[in-house]
Amino acid sequence: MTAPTYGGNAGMSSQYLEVRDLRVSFDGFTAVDGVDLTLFQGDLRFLIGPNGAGKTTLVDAVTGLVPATGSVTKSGVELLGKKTHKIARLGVGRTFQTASVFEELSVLQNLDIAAGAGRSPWQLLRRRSGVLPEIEEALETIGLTAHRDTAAGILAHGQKQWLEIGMLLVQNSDVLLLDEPVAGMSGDEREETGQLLRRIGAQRTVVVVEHDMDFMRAFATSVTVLARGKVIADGTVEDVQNDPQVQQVYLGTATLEEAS
Ligand SMILES: Nc1ncnc2c1ncn2[C@@H]1O[C@H](COP(=O)(O)OP(=O)(O)OP(=O)(O)O)[C@@H](O)[C@H]1O
Repeated sequence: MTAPTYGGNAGMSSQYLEVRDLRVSFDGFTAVDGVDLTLFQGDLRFLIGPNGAGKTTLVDAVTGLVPATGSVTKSGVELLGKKTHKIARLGVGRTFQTASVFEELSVLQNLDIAAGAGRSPWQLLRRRSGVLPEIEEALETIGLTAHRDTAAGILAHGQKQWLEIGMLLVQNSDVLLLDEPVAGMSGDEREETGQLLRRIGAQRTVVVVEHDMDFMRAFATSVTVLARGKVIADGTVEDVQNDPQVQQVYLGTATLEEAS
């Protein structure tokens, strides 16, 4: 199996996400302050930084949830200014810190609804017999085949997060922005999630906003560090760990080493 690599598949006519001079302000307070980022398909990028650094706001801006200036292009198509559902249809999907699945519905029904999000009303009205192949595949990828008929509400915490990721897969998202996917997970669930990200990350662009430094060290192929709305470092795990400016911003709360 191919795994994500540092820098992704740059130069291999791969998909990419390019963020240029991105700025987001709330009543005069600049939460994202001129961010540049280039992400290629096949890169498993972690976005880290202290509380309030602007990580979630950056994801919100890319997915159309907050107004921003600058530019965000996906393989040359401008996303800024487009509505959230349009951005989702262009293949940019995200998860939130709290899983947002339909609790009363089964795993399969949740995936079916997500797969239908991009379909025309008449396609949706047609009664579907059997399970769509892309849903079977997503169930397999997220490891929930045996739980397909389980109500999402009674899934374990980790399984709910995996279901959310599966919902992005069936929507054909090839840029996935995951906001603290392993928060509240057990050690085993973290490991499984990391393996899942490796499985899906080779063919997609995956950005993981995370505070868990052990998880980052184990699975990141590249890391961007944000502080006070600006990118202060970018590179391999080793690069950013050895960066004096990064060590500096983690001082006062904890060092990067102690933050895990
Ligand atoms: N809707 C909003 N209105 C005003 N200020 C906001 C809003 N959303 C975020 N902020 C502020 O913008 C800054 C960046 O917040 P953001 O949530 O993006 O940080 P973060 O890096 O994701 O932090 P954390 O790791 O704690 O989730 C914070 O100071 C926050 O208070």
